[in-house]
Amino acid sequence: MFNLSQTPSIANQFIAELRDINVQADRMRFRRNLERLGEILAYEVSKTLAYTPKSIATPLGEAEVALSDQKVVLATILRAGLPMHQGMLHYFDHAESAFVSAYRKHHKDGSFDVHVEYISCPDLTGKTLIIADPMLATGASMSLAIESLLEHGQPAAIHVVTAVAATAGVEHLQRVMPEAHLWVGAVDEELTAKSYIVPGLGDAGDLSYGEKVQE
Ligand SMILES: O=P(O)(O)OC[C@H]1O[C@H](OP(=O)(O)OP(=O)(O)O)[C@H](O)[C@@H]1O
Ligand SMILES: O=c1cc[nH]c(=O)[nH]1
Ligand SMILES: [Mg+2]
Repeated sequence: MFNLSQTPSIANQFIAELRDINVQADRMRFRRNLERLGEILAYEVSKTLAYTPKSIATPLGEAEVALSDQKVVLATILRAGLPMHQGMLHYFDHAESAFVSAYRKHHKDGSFDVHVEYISCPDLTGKTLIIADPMLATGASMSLAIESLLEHGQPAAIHVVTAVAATAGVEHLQRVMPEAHLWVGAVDEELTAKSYIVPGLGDAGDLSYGEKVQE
């Protein structure tokens, strides 16, 4: 697992602002900070792709540059995943995109099930699949989303990118999807009884787009 916070960098500022109760209510800044983490983690994941030397014609000669031909599919989970997905698209600008709706359906007793009702996905065969979602709490949404995506072909590699992961979510994903590479902004130890990450940052979907009416 790659943990961005293990090496202090400007990314810590973005993660701090996402978490900070006095800053996170600024919805545009919250989405932009998720986008920025998407950009940074896209760059980190890009180091794992295969590169071959290519000759580039400049006005004054030929420059040799190592470039990647690897086909990338950027997937995300609606709705909180959209800003990180956009950040990743800023770097993988030729990538195809896949969208999955995995959401928590809450019951009156406080429990919830995760439902996948919508998926839009290109053929994944032989491609690099990078799936972004800011929160990996129990890991149920991510593992269900990946299961649904894998019905569209076997990718060459799977990368899971998240801003804040709970230890429980990391362990769940490593157990059910050991082939997936995990890239996180930070790891927190605890989950509440309602499976929110502690200290975490709250509800990433609501902070990005506003509170939704519980169905
Ligand atoms: O690891 P888990 O326990 O499954 O929780 C993580 C999920 O919860 C959030 O989405 P949410 O269900 O709140 O939907 P939203 O994007 O519409 O807010 C988050 O974006 C993940 O998809
Ligand atoms: O802490 C959490 C857990 C799940 N989803 C969120 O948005 N936040
Ligand atoms: Mg939410």
